[in-house]
Amino acid sequence: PTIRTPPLWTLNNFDLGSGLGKGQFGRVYLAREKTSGFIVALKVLNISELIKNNAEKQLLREVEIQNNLRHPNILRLYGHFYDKKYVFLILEYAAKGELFRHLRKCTRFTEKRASKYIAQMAGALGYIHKKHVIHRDIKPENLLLDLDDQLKIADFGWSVHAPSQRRKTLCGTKDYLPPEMVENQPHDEKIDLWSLGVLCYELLTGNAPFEESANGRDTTYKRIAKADFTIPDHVSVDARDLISSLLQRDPNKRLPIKNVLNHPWILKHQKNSN
Ligand SMILES: Nc1ncnc(NCCc2cnc(NC(=O)Nc3cccc(C(F)(F)F)c3)s2)c1Br
Repeated sequence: PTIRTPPLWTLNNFDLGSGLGKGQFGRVYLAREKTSGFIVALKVLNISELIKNNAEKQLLREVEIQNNLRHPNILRLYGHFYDKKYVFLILEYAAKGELFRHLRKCTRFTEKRASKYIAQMAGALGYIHKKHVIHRDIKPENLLLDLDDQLKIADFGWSVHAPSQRRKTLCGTKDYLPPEMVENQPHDEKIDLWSLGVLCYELLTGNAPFEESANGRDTTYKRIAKADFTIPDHVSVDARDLISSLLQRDPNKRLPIKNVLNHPWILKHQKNSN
């Protein structure tokens, strides 16, 4: 078989479109590959910034991890290239942008919509955990939506902050940290189960369960460490049960991913449920 050597991309291969968002290290643009007309998102990272934050290894890890992930709910990283000043990530374009903006616009999602996204998240997390990859940064800013409203987990590197409606805390909110990370304990893929619980809570209520309220960050840490949260009355009994079984202090007590996928709250909202 002929070994397909990937093309060496340069910026000249692309027509650049509008800006899609900007991050700590650079901006994201809509782009079209000239010969195929294929639409992508191009993330432009400033090399001197990366070096200043000695993030080169992390970027290599992201590219390596993404190279062997193929899942409908994981945003593809097709390749990367660089010039003197920038590294360019060639990414799958998610036409409906950040889940976070849609959530802010309608305050909170219906249980049916939230359960669809949580089921897609659980499918993607089950897939990456089987490959012993931990995302560690599950939060609405890192979740994108494609044209068919399919959720795409993005950014196995750093978070991208949209220009507007940024969360109160800059660069990576503490809201999603599990107790073992707040207490600097060793952690494994079960941290993503905790974050899935936080995400489920936030999609259904519009706020994170341990939201950094007025009295500052350390109370958030204390509340996370004690798994101290209350669920508003409008949340259904099934959703309440799923959230509580994920937001368990002890990682070994958290509902495993396969049980999330067959949880009553997930099954009852499946469209063509038999
Ligand atoms: N509508 C859209 N459709 C597609 N994409 C969109 N936004 C980009 C989402 C991303 C996917 N992957 C990413 N990866 C990184 O940013 N990595 C990154 C960044 C800085 C430093 C580093 C490191 F060097 F520290 F690792 C690694 S951002 C949008 Br809006």
